[in-house]
Parts: sequence; C-alpha cells; structure tokens
Amino acid sequence: MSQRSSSTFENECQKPFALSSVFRPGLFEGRVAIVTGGGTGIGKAIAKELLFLGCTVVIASRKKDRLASGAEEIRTWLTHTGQQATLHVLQCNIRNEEEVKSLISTTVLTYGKLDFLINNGGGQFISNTAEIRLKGWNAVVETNLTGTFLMCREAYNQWMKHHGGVIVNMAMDMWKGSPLMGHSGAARAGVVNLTKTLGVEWAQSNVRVNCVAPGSSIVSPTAAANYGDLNVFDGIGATIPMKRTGTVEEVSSAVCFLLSPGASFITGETIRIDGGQSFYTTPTYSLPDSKPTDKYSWQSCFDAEGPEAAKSKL
Ligand SMILES: CCCCCCC/C=C/C(=O)SCCNC(=O)CCNC(=O)[C@H](O)C(C)(C)COP(=O)(O)OP(=O)(O)OC[C@H]1O[C@@H](n2cnc3c(N)ncnc32)[C@H](O)[C@@H]1OP(=O)(O)O
Ligand SMILES: NC(=O)C1=CN([C@@H]2O[C@H](COP(=O)(O)OP(=O)(O)OC[C@H]3O[C@@H](n4cnc5c(N)ncnc54)[C@H](OP(=O)(O)O)[C@@H]3O)[C@@H](O)[C@H]2O)C=CC1
Repeated sequence: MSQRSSSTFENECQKPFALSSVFRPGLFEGRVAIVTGGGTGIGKAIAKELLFLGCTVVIASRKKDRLASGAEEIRTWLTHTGQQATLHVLQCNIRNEEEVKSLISTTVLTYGKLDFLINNGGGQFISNTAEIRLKGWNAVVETNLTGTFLMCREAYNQWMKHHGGVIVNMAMDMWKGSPLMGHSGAARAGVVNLTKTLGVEWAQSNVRVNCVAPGSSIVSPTAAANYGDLNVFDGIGATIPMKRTGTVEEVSSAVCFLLSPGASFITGETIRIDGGQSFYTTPTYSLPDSKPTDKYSWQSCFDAEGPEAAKSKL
C-alpha cells in the first residue's frame, strides 16, 4: 500500500485525478465498508476517500449503469493515485428487504466482515405536499427512512451485533420543516431520531450510529440532474452564511471522521454540514401572496359569534 499523501501532489486541486484526505494513509486498512449510492455524487466521494485510506469498499444502488460508470471512474482514479484497495459493486434497492439481506450477506461472505455501513443512498422529488400522491410519498419514505432502517437492522443482525461496527446515516436540512420536500423532511427527521435510538440500543454491542445532515447545497451533477436543472444550485451559495455551496469532499471527510477512532465516544449524533445555512433565517421557500390569517382573542371570538351566542356559552 502506497503511503503517498496529498502533499506529493503539486497544485493537486487542479489535477484530474487529485485526491487528498485529511486523514492518515492506511487509516482504514483491513476494514470493509458498504456505501449505498456509492456510484454517484456524495457516495462516490465517500467511496473514493475510504479506498484512499485502505478500506475495502462495496458500492450498492439500484441502477447497474450508474454503478458501472461510477466504478470505472473510481478504479481509473485509484490507479492514478497509486493506491491499492478493493472496490466491489453490488446492485441493491434499499427499499427491497430481500435485496438488503442479500447485500449484507454477500459482503460478509465475500470479505469475512462488515466494519462500516454508510447509508448515503436516498433522495426525493420536489412537490407541494398537497399534491404528493400516496405512491410518491411511499417511494420517498421507503427510500430514505425504511431503507435506512432495513440496512441498519441487517448490518447489525448479520454482523455488527457480535463484532461491533460503525454506521453513518444521511439526513438533510429539515430542521425548520421542508417546504416542497415534505415527504423527505419527514423521513429524514425519522432518520435523525432512529440514529439516536440505535446509538443507545447498540452501544452495548460496540456499534456506534451517527448521521450527517448536508444543507441543500452539496453540488454534484447527478444531484442537479435529479431536479431536471443542472443549474439548480446556482444562487444557493449567496443565501448561506459561508457564501458558497458545499463540496462532496466536505461531506466525505465528516463521514470519515465519524467512522474513525477519533469519534469513538460519539454516538447518536447528527452533524450538520451546511455552512451555517440551517441556523440562518433566509427562506428557501417564498411565501405566496395571501391575506393575514385569522387571529384569536377573547374579544374577536365574542365579535365573530355575536353577543347572544357568546352569552349562551357562559
Ligand atoms: C428547489 C431547489 C432544490 C435544491 C435541492 C438541493 C438539495 C439536494 C438534495 C438531495 O437530496 S440531492 C439527491 C438527489 N437524488 C435523488 O433524489 C435520487 C433519488 N430519487 C429518486 O430515485 C426518486 O426521486 C424517488 C421518487 C425517491 C424514487 O423513484 P422511483 O424510481 O422508485 O419511483 P418512481 O417510480 O419514479 O416514482 C414513484 C412515484 O413517486 C412520484 N414521483 C416520482 N417522481 C416525481 C416527480 N418528479 N414529481 C412528482 N411526483 C413524482 C409519483 O407518484 C410516482 O408514481 P407514478 O405516479 O409516476 O406512478
Ligand atoms: N446534494 C445535496 O445537496 C444533498 C444531498 N442529500 C442526500 O445525500 C445523499 C446523496 O445525494 P447526492 O450524492 O447529492 O445525489 P445523487 O442523486 O448523486 O445520489 C443519490 C444516490 O442514491 C442512490 N439511490 C437512490 N435510491 C436508492 C434506492 N432505493 N436504493 C439504493 N440506492 C438508491 C442513487 O443510485 P441509483 O439511482 O443507482 O439507485 C444515487 O447513487 C442522498 O441521500 C441525498 O438525498 C441530502 C442533503 C443535501
């Protein structure tokens, strides 16, 4: 395993195959990880950084073509960085219980263990909540909440319960509600709560469970394409206290920290990765024009109902 670190790259950020990690080379050597959604965007960055740090990585998601092209990119890059680590591709829809069981068992049978689970796979579509059909609601809740639950449960029951491990879940900036993403906000709030529960229940098994919550700001082409607009992130940076959008690497490094021994006393926690966006009040949702809502006071009730009706209630 090469010990080459970022410092050997000149102007590394300008180079097509550049990769750096703030963590020491070999940190995750001998470890085995599953990254759902690891063929694109944030998941691909997490897979790359784990491989760079010596981890064996299984990437899993629904679409074979996305997995294949993601894996090809990762392998090409790995060769150029001079690192040696094993990347494995498995197809899995995290909404399907049997496929989840099979993903975990295949990983354990193939590599003899499962140290890390990164439940990155997920997403949603944009819609006013009133217009979401039940099928669409279920698709999003099953993807983000139920899929995370199934992955956690199987990783625990099939391996981590008796061997320990670390799980990192994925949430989003849903702290003040999620206009236009009501289904996903509700599901992600569930993920944050599930993370706390599992952190407590599974501490006895030496399993830590944490979560990251990126803002609506982590730029990747696949994330943008999901909204049918490659420029969807334009303009978001100006509304963030740090005055910019975020990078997939900024999510990956937080995930690697949570997986590392440096986080060995942290469990049940959710880390926001949003440049302060969720603490700042600029709305991401513009209120429609509408008249003020009805207010309540004893006098206004009296006036609305009339003196006779009000007296009859005395
Ligand atoms: C406004 C600015 C926004 C900036 C946002 C930036 C922040 C980014 C946050 C992110 O999370 S980026 C990640 C983006 N990536 C993804 O979301 C990928 C995963 N998403 C999906 O696969 C889908 O969205 C899905 C709905 C979760 C699952 O799709 P699946 O293929 O399983 O289901 P479908 O058969 O396609 O649909 C089922 C059902 O869902 C409803 N529906 C789906 N898409 C839409 C849509 N675009 N609009 C309205 N409704 C939709 C619909 O009811 C579908 O059933 P049918 O009615 O079509 O039979
Ligand atoms: N980008 C951002 O600003 C933010 C992103 N997030 C979340 O971060 C995660 C990664 O998003 P990002 O990389 O930006 O976007 P991407 O669209 O690139 O990633 C979503 C990934 O999830 C996988 N996926 C979706 N549904 C399933 C499923 N049912 N089973 C297995 N895999 C699935 C997709 O693969 P496939 O299609 O092959 O199944 C894809 O690789 C997602 O959960 C996203 O919602 C949260 C907040 C903000």
